[in-house]
Amino acid sequence: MRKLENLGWEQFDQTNAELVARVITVQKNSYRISDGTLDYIGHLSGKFINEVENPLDFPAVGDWVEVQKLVDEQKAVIKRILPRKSKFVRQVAGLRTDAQIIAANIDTVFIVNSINQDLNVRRIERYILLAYESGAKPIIVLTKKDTCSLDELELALSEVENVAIGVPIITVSNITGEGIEEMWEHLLPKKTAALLGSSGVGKSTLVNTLLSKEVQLTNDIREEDSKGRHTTTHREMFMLPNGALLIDTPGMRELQLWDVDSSLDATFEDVEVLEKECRFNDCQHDTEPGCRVQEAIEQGELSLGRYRSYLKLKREIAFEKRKQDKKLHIEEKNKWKKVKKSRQEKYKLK
Ligand SMILES: Nc1nc2c(ncn2[C@@H]2O[C@H](COP(=O)(O)OP(=O)(O)OP(=O)(O)O)[C@@H](O)[C@H]2O)c(=O)[nH]1
Ligand SMILES: [Zn+2]
Repeated sequence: MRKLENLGWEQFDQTNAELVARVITVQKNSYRISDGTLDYIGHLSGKFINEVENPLDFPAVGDWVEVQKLVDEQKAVIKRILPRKSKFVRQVAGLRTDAQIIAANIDTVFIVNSINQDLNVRRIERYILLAYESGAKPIIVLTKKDTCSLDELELALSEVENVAIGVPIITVSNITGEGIEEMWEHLLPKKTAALLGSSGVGKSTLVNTLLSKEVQLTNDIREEDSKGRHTTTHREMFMLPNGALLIDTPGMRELQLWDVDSSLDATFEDVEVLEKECRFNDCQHDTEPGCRVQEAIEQGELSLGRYRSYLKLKREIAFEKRKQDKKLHIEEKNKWKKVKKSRQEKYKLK
């Protein structure tokens, strides 16, 4: 069982550890899973497929699953997902409100952004919000330090500090190696971290930088399929030389919010405090004279951009909630329609 523990396993469930594995890559209809000794191609059991409807209840990278192993074939049947300690969920763009799970059982979320014209503090705010909601600890990583001047770096840092209250910020360069040591402080053996951020910010390069010390140690998670062939699918979960687990995620073009109501306060603690300090109970914090929020904006304590972003996110969350309620309502209605129909059919048969 030592090996399973190397993947971060802590006995939190009655499940026999012999039957437990961790999801390291998600492909279309199959999963690559590991028990710390061997890799397996995992498929969902028929029962699983029949019973599970919610996309959030399907395995994600980092999930612990109960399996039936076919050791000789290096295949496994996934029977169920063990309870998740944390999960990072985003909403899938489109007409339907559907959530997608990016990674599960993560201890630390690295929110990766590059220091250049793409740096977007509004986006960082969203990531922090989602990180708090996920149950993992957020850390901000600003990459490509080598491409900017000292002034640019300082400007970027001060902008990010304004929105990332209480969140550690690390600036790194994959080229000079600057800042990488600081990342190691947050990468602990048997703990799981995930890299999140837009495409092109340097997530995969960071994985390579962190792996490069002793790449052979990552062989634990093997690059061959069941027949020993080399596979080209890219890994999502890596074991770093010090035994930390790191999940790389595909770049997200947009980040819509999903059920993050309770985390808004944590992310915008400064704004919440000002709103509470406002002496008017029913203040819209808009144009009322003597409003504390307006005062803070005028005096430069709170930036107008941040306050607008807060209001916008609040509206967006409320909108998503209504959309969800509507969806639930329609689903409920359809369910009853079905029940009614089947009753009618029964009646007709008699
Ligand atoms: N100058 C500089 N370039 C970097 C740094 N880190 C990454 N890059 C470059 O940025 C580009 C994108 O890096 P990736 O690691 O592929 O970005 P990613 O975040 O994994 O992107 P997706 O896989 O699309 O989500 C590559 O050309 C890297 O060489 C850095 O610290 N400095
Ligand atoms: Zn006010």
